[in-house]
Amino acid sequence: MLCWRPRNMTSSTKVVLLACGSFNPVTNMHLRMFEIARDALNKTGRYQVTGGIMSPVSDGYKKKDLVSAKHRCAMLKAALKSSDWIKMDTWESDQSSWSPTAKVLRHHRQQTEAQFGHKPSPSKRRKKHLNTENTDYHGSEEANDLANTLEAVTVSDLPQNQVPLVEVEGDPAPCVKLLCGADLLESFAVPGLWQEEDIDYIVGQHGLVVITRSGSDPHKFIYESDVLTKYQENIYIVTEWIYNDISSTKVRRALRRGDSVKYVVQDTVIDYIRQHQLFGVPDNKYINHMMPSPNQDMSTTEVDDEESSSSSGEISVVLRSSHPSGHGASHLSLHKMSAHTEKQKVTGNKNGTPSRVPCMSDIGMLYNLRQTRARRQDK
Ligand SMILES: Nc1ncnc2c1ncn2[C@@H]1O[C@H](COP(=O)(O)OP(=O)(O)OP(=O)(O)O)[C@@H](O)[C@H]1O
Ligand SMILES: O=C(O)c1ccc[n+]([C@@H]2O[C@H](COP(=O)([O-])O)[C@@H](O)[C@H]2O)c1
Repeated sequence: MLCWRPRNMTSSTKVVLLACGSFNPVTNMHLRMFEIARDALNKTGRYQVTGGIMSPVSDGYKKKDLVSAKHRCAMLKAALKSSDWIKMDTWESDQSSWSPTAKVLRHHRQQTEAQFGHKPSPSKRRKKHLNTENTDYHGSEEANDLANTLEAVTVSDLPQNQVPLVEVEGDPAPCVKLLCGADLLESFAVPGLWQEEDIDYIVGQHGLVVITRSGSDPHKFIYESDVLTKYQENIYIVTEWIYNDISSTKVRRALRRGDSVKYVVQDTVIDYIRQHQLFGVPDNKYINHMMPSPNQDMSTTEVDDEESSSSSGEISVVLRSSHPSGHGASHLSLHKMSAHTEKQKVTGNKNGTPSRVPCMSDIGMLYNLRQTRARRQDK
């Protein structure tokens, strides 16, 4: 299914933007990406962005310093209180193992098509019923079941109460496009990181909206890649002129060093980090001496009672104590003992022996090193 509409067609193509990432923690730039992309696509007059989905990776990603999906999702949920059109979807983070991005895109395409209904033949045209207002619908058991069912049956086979109040014909489902920074696009060239058929599927069947990032040259990158050049009509590059190179790595570093991250991440996220003392925050004088912010609703904050652990090998022991700020009598303090020994995704090879598939950041470093060596040899 090709989503980009040829220039000579008049009505606009509806687009849902999907951003996959660690969001460890979610930064303002992750949220900005959606605003930048929506403006740029809507301005073309050819596309209408109707929704945004943020999909955090599961604990199975095992990237260095990755806090548990439970915390990353809670921070994302808190951050998204400031948006009326971007939603979090936990289908990917709920999986016990890491899911390739192509699989996540395919899942969301099925979900979106299920919401809008598969286009039936004219004789089978009819209305379907489902609560489209339910923003938690994506990823719900009901939605998953429906998506699976839709693979096997036509719309007319479905019970009346399963699907939305949407006119089946003439209202095509929005296309789901991958929204990413230019670094993610460039990681396509990292040997062994992405499956070739996945790149083909992602770019060929869905399309990319790429936000420029410091040090990247996505136009040159596409020119140098045969597969990306083949599908360049499906890649929409948005130049971000309000240059901002926030990254989660820099946020984590700042937190570790006791520096302020205010105005870099949402206040609600800072509140959560403080309450759960994530990212080495027990030592962060700045964050621990902050007054609780006015928007902080302690009664709704999720807290762990005794122990939480993630499949990434991280163990978080939670002890009850008063909040370090001294404000609010009975907050929980979290003393975290991190047992990270791994920086890499681990998968099995054909012999059943575990083999390592490094994460983007690790392999990116290796790749740069190789490139530098190759350049030296060329000289
Ligand atoms: N400042 C930025 N400009 C453009 N894209 C960004 C920016 N920060 C993150 N992204 C994009 O957001 C998506 C999610 O990325 P991810 O969660 O890995 O964020 P990150 O901040 O780069 O994380 P880390 O620093 O931990 O590697 C990716 O597509 C990434 O390219
Ligand atoms: O699908 C793949 O092969 C693939 C390979 C590398 C990275 N990704 C995805 O890219 C996203 C950003 O990764 P990272 O390492 O920068 O946090 C995250 O959602 C990963 O699942 C996906």
